[in-house]
Amino acid sequence: MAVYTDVNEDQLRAFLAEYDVGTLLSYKGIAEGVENSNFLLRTSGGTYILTLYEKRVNRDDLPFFIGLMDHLALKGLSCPLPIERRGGGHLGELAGRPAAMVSFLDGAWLRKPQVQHCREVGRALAEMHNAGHDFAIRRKNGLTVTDWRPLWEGSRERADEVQPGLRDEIDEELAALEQNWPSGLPEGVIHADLFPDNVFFIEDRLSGLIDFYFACNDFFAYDVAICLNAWCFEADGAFNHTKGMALIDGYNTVRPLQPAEAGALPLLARGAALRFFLTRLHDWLTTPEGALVVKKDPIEYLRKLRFHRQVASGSEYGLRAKDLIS
Ligand SMILES: Nc1ncnc2c1ncn2[C@@H]1O[C@H](COP(=O)(O)OP(=O)(O)O)[C@@H](O)[C@H]1O
Ligand SMILES: N[C@@H](CCOP(=O)(O)O)C(=O)O
Repeated sequence: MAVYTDVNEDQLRAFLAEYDVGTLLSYKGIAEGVENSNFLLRTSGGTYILTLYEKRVNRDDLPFFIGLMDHLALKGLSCPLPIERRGGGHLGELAGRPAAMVSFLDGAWLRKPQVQHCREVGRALAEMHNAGHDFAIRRKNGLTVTDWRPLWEGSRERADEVQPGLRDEIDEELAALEQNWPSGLPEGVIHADLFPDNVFFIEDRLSGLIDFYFACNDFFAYDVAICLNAWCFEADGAFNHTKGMALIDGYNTVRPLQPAEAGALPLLARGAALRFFLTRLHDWLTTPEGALVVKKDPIEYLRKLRFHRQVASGSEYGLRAKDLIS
């Protein structure tokens, strides 16, 4: 679910009066998503998504998220365009929450992405990286290697309840990643959560990217690693080399990975798997039974992590020899 805060019609009409979007025709809560409350609005001016930012989103980060969507959309990337208020700015307040409206994107996310979709995602990711290069605001990644230990400390004592031996395995993994995490790779604005549910397609054509609420400044190749994890494993847990190759080829057509980035990919993919494992484990252990949110399985990401740990070379992800040699 993702309607944590209810909105009544009077509140909504008062909120909309601050925008040049016409009058309200209908609205309904959107069940998907986990972080914020989202509503689909129809007005005499068009169709919009209204988001009320919930507790896990830091208010100070909102100018970055909203400014970034505005920047990317104006650069021609297909992503939601924040709607400006009559008095300027994009952020308002509704039902006691910070709130903003963005344009509605057509399309739907794919439950079973195929090879050609992975290629499209790779290309769109690189386009986003290029388009973000002159975005003026910076945001540190709040879930990078230095943040994993405090997150782990919150779950560590109960980890063996989820799988026996997990505590020792993650202790070792975390120490290895902290010691070997790369530095000096090309960086810029990354999406940091470009999972299939955040990418829309119309038939086989990618129609847009959404959900920029984990976006931050970090290594571009880390974003590629997040996508390899999210797009290129099959339901049985096997890594699909053909999908990996397509995703990397699609990326390279727009922004060729440098050899240092390609060489770091196995480690970055391990780190990316650990990052999602840790947030899922935290939610798994803390979300009360009966809460209206779908808990995501941490073990899926533990399996991905184990796969990356035994990867000897980037060629196992589909990198070609020329990508790996400087
Ligand atoms: N601009 C948009 N156009 C169309 N649908 C959208 C748009 N933004 C969000 N949605 C819908 O709302 C759902 C939740 O949005 P998302 O940003 O992923 O929420 P959360 O940040 O809470 O995870 C999406 O799965 C999609 O169905
Ligand atoms: N993609 C993350 C969870 C974040 O969910 P989103 O709805 O904000 O994309 C995961 O799969 O763990």
